[in-house]
Amino acid sequence: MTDNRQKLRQARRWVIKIGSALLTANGQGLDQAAMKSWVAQMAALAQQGIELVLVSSGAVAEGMVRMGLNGRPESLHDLQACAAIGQMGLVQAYESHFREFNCKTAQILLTHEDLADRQRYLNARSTLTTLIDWRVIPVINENDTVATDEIRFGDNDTLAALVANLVEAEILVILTDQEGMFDRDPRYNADAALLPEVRAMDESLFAMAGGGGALGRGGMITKVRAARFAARSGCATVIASGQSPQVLQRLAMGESLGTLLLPDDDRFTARKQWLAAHLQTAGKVILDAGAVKALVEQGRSLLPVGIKAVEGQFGRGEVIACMDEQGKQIAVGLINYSAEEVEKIKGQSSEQISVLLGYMSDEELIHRDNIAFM
Ligand SMILES: Nc1ncnc2c1ncn2[C@@H]1O[C@H](COP(=O)(O)OP(=O)(O)O)[C@@H](O)[C@H]1O
Ligand SMILES: N[C@@H](CCC(=O)OP(=O)(O)O)C(=O)O
Repeated sequence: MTDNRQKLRQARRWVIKIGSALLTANGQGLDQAAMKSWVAQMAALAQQGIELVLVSSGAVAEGMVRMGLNGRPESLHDLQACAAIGQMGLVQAYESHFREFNCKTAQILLTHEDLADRQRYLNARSTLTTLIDWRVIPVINENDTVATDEIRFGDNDTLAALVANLVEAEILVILTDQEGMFDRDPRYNADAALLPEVRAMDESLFAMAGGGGALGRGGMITKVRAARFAARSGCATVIASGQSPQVLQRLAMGESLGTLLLPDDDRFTARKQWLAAHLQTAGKVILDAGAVKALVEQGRSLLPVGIKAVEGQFGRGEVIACMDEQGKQIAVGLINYSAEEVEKIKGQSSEQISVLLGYMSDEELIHRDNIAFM
């Protein structure tokens, strides 16, 4: 076992993506036996304390079967209608399979726009982290009904990577119909060789990655792109075959299955770099000495009680500067409340947030995961 595979054994938060090509048994409708096997494996992982988020395709393919269509519809509206029909079968199948293992599930439909908008990004993140904390397994797909041509992910590989960033997963597992990524498309090259471990940021991967099959959409190109996205938050990606017996269990044991695409930076460095890149902050909060100490020395979240003053206009989800009372900038962070709201709750305990604002979205102003020090 390589050191990097060994590291996967310690990964606590996983995003697992299952593609259409795999789920729908060559266009014959949902492959219930295969779904049951993945669900059994996921239930066992959850039992071991691994936090899971599932991104599953298959809505369009299942909708096509339900409507008796032989080929993927051309028109956007027909595709959207098929997705709406098929999504019912998809979540129903997951719900009933997971229920057999006493696992609760939740359906989340997302668009690219949802994650590009900071407010909605934070809302999606809060919902997902709440579900994870409650040990409920979110089952995510693209919200095909409202997604139009330009804003469609078009493939769920990208969506899965964005979700991995959103929940700060340590590993993204992309299950597909091949053993992993090969140096050429194995569908057309019998002597293609499997790549066991690569750097996600290696540009030469694009030349080796081809497009997808009839049911799947993106092929290997979107999987490489997804691994690069995931790497931005320090998340490693594994591309493996969903048909390999006990694939998830074996990956969790550190077995060298499929292709491991490694990030260049670990998750904390990546997150810090992302936040630190936001040199243009939307405003400032001035912290008292106790809050500075809690953040810097104890790695805590920033609470309203530690705020002395607010400067500038900012909205929920913007990056702001955290200053000490001497005017020195100590950190930047993604704030959960607007400047107006912080003005009302500054110096108060978190219990007062709902009293003063009439609602409470988060008990901390800036979560410790969203703080980068200077
Ligand atoms: N270098 C490569 N290695 C492995 N598979 C590749 C490669 N290039 C292209 N592919 C194709 O990608 C397909 C998987 O992607 P896709 O059809 O989109 O499935 P999914 O629905 O799982 O996303 C494989 O069946 C394979 O033919
Ligand atoms: N969201 C849609 C399409 C997603 C899609 O085709 O993705 P994939 O098969 O993973 O490349 C669906 O559920 O059918």
